[in-house]
Amino acid sequence: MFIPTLERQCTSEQREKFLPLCYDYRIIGTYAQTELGHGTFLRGLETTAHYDPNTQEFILNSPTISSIKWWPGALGKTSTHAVVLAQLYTLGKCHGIHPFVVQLRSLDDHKPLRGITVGDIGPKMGFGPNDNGYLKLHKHRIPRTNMLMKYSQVSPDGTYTKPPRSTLTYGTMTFVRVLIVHGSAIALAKASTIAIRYSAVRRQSELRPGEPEPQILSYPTQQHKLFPLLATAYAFHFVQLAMMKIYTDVNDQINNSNFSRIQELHALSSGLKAFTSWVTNAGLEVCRMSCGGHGYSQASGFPRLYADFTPSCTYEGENTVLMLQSARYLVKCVRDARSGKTLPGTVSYLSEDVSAVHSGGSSGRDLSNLDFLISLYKQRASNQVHFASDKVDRGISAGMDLVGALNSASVHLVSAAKAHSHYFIAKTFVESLKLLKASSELQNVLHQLASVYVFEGIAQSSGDFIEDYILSGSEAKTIRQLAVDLLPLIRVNAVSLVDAFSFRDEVLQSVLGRYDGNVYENLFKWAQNSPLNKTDVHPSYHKYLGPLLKRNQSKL
Ligand SMILES: CCCCCCCC/C=C\CCCCCCCCCCCC(=O)SCCNC(=O)CCNC(=O)[C@H](O)C(C)(C)COP(=O)(O)OP(=O)(O)OC[C@H]1O[C@@H](n2cnc3c(N)ncnc32)[C@H](O)[C@@H]1OP(=O)(O)O
Ligand SMILES: Cc1cc2nc3c(=O)[nH]c(=O)nc-3n(C[C@H](O)[C@H](O)[C@H](O)COP(=O)(O)OP(=O)(O)OC[C@H]3O[C@@H](n4cnc5c(N)ncnc54)[C@H](O)[C@@H]3O)c2cc1C
Repeated sequence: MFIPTLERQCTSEQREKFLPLCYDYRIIGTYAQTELGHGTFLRGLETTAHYDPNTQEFILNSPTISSIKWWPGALGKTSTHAVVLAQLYTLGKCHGIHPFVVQLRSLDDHKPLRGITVGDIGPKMGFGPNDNGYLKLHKHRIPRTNMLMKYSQVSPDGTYTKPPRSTLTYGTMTFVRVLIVHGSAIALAKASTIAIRYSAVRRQSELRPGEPEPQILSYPTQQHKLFPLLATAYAFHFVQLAMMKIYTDVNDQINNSNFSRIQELHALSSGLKAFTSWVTNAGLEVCRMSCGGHGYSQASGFPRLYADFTPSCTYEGENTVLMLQSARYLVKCVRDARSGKTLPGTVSYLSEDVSAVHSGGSSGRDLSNLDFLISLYKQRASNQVHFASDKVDRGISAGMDLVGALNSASVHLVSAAKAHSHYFIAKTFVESLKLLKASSELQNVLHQLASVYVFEGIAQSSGDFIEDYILSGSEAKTIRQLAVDLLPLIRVNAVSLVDAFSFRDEVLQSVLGRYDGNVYENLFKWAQNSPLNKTDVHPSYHKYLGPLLKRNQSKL
């Protein structure tokens, strides 16, 4: 995050000064924003940067215990520099959060500089090799030119020039949220690869006396666990491509001082980051548990995959908070639509009158038609957004201010943002396949995946569709059965569909997911290499177990 921030927030002179040092690994940096007391509420960050016009320097300080920077990756022992987000003060006035480049350690002996107290925050659930750290600043001085001044400036005499948009400072977070959508796709693809390959190798139970034990991948329940997740990994692959395209387009506009889509990008990236990481996080556990006992072994790769992925739901914007950010924008769009404004592409459906399109229960509707079902996802999203928006309006009519009304409706707002994200993902998956240049055989297989994703998505949220009369109960049951009917068809290509992700064994890091399927021999080999097996009799025997056993044997 250090380099993307410099690339986005530096003036051209600052780029020339800092970026070559980064690209040549002459300096290593981190993004120091979160503090002990604040991670979400950025306007509440307490680190200060006071401008001293006499020396043309900023004095950075951690005024309270809660202001100590806490969590930044590689801050503890590795980074020589940091982008520090601090409250800017100049000429006696506070101008809010701004980014500053701060050198933390000497480039000669790597020791912390004067005024810098830095270290590792201690062991975590995962990311063991990453020295997430703390940083306490004590009246540490940096040159005026170390404030990243692309969007806002402080002149030598201390005069402040404000940015065209205060939220441009948040640009790196948006970029990383877009990356996390990609990270979700990759993590779920890895977990699906491990679980499906292992399920093709593992044989268990005797369905009928004398019959060979079947591959567990042949059990409908195993298929029902894994194939919707496999389809989700493909869905997330296509949605991260679409998200990155939108990000790149909007970022190009921002670089040309066109900020018209910055809110739409923030809302979409927030919703997709939260939705994909939540679904992936839960999916990793389903994949692990589908592998039985061996799934719980470090040899499976699942413990590390889960421990390293699960913070994706927290960092770069805690998921609930980001869903609320997305919903806040959707409510704003409903109002804009009601006042006749044209809505941007990803939310234009909110100005359509979808309620008249479908009414649940009418017979003869083709429930296997994906285009039709995507229109139901659209109706569900529109209904949820309008319902939540109406809640906000009623709160305001009851005398609440906007913040109070938004907070009071926040449970429904999160549901609305989830439905909006789900619609975007399902629609993108189906539309991406239409544009794909592929053989009819491949199109058929991918259509099966898109179908099971769409069907299962409705089945798992059928309450939403039934409550709003989008589907009747019997139609929801039919769609649930359509998903189950597809499972044996997907079974035929399941291993090929995970092989298509092309994870090398060295990357997958899983004995269960080995490409050659040679699991048992390699599990035994892996176990024999376990540190506890360096000696037949562990040294602890002589200290504890031996004396205990001997003492008790003498009593026999
Ligand atoms: C380089 C090539 C790579 C190749 C690809 C590699 C493949 C990828 C595979 C794997 C990658 C895995 C992922 C990468 C690794 C990830 C490591 C990350 C480590 C973690 C780093 C961090 O955690 S950094 C710290 C993150 N912290 C946060 O996110 C803080 C969250 N909080 C906030 O953003 C804000 O506090 C808030 C938005 C929640 C609240 O802000 P505020 O209090 O001001 O409230 P408002 O709601 O009133 O907001 C005011 C106004 O601002 C708008 N806004 C807010 N944020 C943004 C934004 N980001 N952009 C635009 N606009 C924003 C908001 O909508 C409001 O607007 P209104 O018009 O007033 O409504
Ligand atoms: C592995 C890891 C790496 C990290 N790397 C970095 C890094 O490199 N740089 C950096 O600056 N930070 C980093 N962070 C910090 C991370 O960005 C924050 O932890 C994250 O933004 C969440 O903020 P928080 O911890 O204050 O959670 P909180 O905001 O305190 O969340 C706690 C609970 O409060 C709820 N909540 C908070 N606000 C609201 C609200 N307005 N409405 C409703 N509910 C709310 C949340 O939903 C959540 O359930 C990292 C964190 C982790 C775990």
